[in-house]
Amino acid sequence: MANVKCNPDLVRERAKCSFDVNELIHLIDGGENATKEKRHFEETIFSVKELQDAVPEEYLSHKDRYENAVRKATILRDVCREYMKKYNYKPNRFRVGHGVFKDVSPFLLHDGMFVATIIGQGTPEQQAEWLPKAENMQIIGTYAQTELGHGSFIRGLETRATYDPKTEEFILNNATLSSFKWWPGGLGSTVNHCIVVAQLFINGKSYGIQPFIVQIRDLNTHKPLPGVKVGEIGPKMGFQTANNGFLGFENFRIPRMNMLMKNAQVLKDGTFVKGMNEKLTYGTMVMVRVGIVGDCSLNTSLAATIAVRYSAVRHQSKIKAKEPEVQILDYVTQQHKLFIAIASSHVFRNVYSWLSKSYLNVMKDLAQGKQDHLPELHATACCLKAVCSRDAGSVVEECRLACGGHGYMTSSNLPLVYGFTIATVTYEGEQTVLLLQTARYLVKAWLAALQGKVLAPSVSYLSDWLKNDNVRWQNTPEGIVKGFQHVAAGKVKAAYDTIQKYIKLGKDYEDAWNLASVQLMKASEAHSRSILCEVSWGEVIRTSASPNLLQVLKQLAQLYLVYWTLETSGDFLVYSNISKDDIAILREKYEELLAAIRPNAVGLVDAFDLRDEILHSTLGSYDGRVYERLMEEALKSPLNQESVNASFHKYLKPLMEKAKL
Ligand SMILES: CCCCCCCC/C=C\CCCCCCCCC/C=C/C(=O)SCCNC(=O)CCNC(=O)[C@H](O)C(C)(C)COP(=O)(O)OP(=O)(O)OC[C@H]1O[C@@H](n2cnc3c(N)ncnc32)[C@H](O)[C@@H]1OP(=O)(O)O
Ligand SMILES: Cc1cc2nc3c(=O)[nH]c(=O)nc-3n(C[C@H](O)[C@H](O)[C@H](O)COP(=O)(O)OP(=O)(O)OC[C@H]3O[C@@H](n4cnc5c(N)ncnc54)[C@H](O)[C@@H]3O)c2cc1C
Repeated sequence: MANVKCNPDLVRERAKCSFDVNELIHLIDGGENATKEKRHFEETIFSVKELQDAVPEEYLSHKDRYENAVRKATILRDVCREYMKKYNYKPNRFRVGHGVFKDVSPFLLHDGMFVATIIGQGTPEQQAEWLPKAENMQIIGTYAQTELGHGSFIRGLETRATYDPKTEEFILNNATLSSFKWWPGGLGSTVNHCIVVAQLFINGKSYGIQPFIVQIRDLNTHKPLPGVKVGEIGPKMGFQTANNGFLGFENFRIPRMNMLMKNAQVLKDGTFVKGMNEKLTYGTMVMVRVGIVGDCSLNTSLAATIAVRYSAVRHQSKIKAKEPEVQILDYVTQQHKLFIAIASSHVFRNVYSWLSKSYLNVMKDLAQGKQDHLPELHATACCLKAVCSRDAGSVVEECRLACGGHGYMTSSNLPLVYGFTIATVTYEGEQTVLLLQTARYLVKAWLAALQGKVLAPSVSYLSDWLKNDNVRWQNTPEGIVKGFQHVAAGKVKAAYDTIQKYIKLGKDYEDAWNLASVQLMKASEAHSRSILCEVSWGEVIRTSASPNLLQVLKQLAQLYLVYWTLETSGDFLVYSNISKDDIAILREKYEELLAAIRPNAVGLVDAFDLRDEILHSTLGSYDGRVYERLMEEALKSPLNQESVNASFHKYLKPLMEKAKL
């Protein structure tokens, strides 16, 4: 990238960067070698001509766009397979995926959930049967759980799998419209297999939801098998190339061994054997929620790179009347909009790495029959997924708005990035629903704290706060982290007290819960924010980096702490010992941090190391040729391929002629 002829503003910005951009790239990637490998892989992918689109995707019809995505997905699969064989390298498909598809791959659910569910829910024999076929794409699958009538409340799913001991088969049925599967990615026209989550019935008795692996299309003709009704759900806000679909069964039989039986089992005679914990059936969702936190980091870095580079190139208006128009990045309001995006991406990355480790530890424990830390993992993954996805959506939209009119252009890529980022707020557990799951855990933890019990690490601050809620406020990062814990503890207590108040007024627990649920949701958000602050600050101070880089990383981490303290200052005034004077000091600190980060803004987004092919943006490319690219892309419009469009002769001319009469 270094030899590209760049916009002079960007050249100047890069020259004033106070830290070594390569050092930060290596830190993000996990070492210099990892960067080399990543770049070599990306270079390989983006030099494949067939993966490059001659015409921007947006001009294609819905059908052509899908077909083009499948074409590219198959080529990408082949190239990756060869690459992995040759270099023994496991690439991050998500980064290049954005480059190749702009939106998402029709194989997203195959990689993200189908294979993962076979691994997580299948017995060793079942894995031996299906995993090799799924991994080498002999079969292509998705994860079909959500139905027209139920997505959040999965105990309410209606798809039935009724066991027939005579034939040792399950009979799948979707008797109502609301029971039809609706949403699974790739289901529309791509996959031939599904993980179907259905209600198990044996001898008329319900045994809850279980995962089944089901072939739905013929492997040669791709026609739906008899008894299967399947199709695509149509255009959406984003995810256009994900090929989301619907599915229903009519007396469709599958062998007994197609129920994934790592947890619960159905024996030949129809005996149901309970698993260690019925919630382990939800395991794939927990894994993906963890992954989404990492995805939020990537999505935020895409938007931040585009908006910061554009803001360095774009000049508009003046700060001082007699001086030239300034780079819009010099407006402190612009820095306020954008630097939190850079900081959030780092926070999400650090927290993702921390959460992934917890996830892997819990998986190890479960393999040994220990499930003590599962509730904590579930509660933490739920609230972090909810808050990070919501933040990422807001940050991406703020970046888009920060690019003014040009941010509204599809060619900026910000609308597309927003489309797939905001989807993460809903899928894999709608945000409020997940926050309320965490609230269940917090309320239990609060009760345990009141009883003087020892709490799990992520909630131990509740006991600390009970012992001493009167800690003096300190305007230091550690003091702010403590402050976030105080806010969270105060909100958990208030929500808990509200439930108790309603119970005393004669409400039963469920109604009291519902009445207190806004407070419960906010308590859960505050808990999540306190984890984000504590973990990210902790990770930064433990980072080994050169003094210059460490200084910048600390500035970003502090910016995140101060930004969110100021954003939620009302809560701090209510639940911590912060004073108005402390808030004034923090405002000043925030302005200092914006000024300190300003000279490094371009260097910081360069360090996300997102190639132009991944950014896909007229506004965000490395060379900053913004206006040239906007014009080049506009000229690709089919309407610009003819000097006069047929509609002139057909409609406009007759209209004008009629007007003359
Ligand atoms: C540096 C950058 C790096 C970038 C790296 C990028 C890395 C990216 C990596 C991976 C990304 C992965 C992306 C993959 C692509 C994914 C595309 C996804 C497309 C979308 C797919 C989908 O949406 S699939 C469908 C998802 N559906 C849901 O999520 C449904 C949500 N609903 C539920 O989960 C449940 O209904 C709910 C939990 C809300 C309630 O369940 P219920 O059985 O009713 O339980 P409840 O009575 O409320 O509680 C009882 C009890 O059970 C506990 N519990 C609930 N769930 C769990 C669980 N999963 N584990 C453990 N325990 C659980 C709950 O806490 C209760 O406990 P108690 O309070 O009673 O003690
Ligand atoms: C882009 C995209 C891709 C998807 N891909 C897949 C896929 O591959 N496979 C799959 O199975 N599914 C998929 N889904 C479905 C997704 O998992 C669900 O849409 C999601 O879990 C939310 O469920 P819902 O649509 O039923 O929302 P609802 O539950 O109907 O939510 C509507 C409103 O009701 C509120 N609400 C619901 N329950 C409660 C409660 N208990 N307390 C308080 N408020 C509540 C919510 O907060 C929300 O405000 C996808 C969805 C999207 C958008």
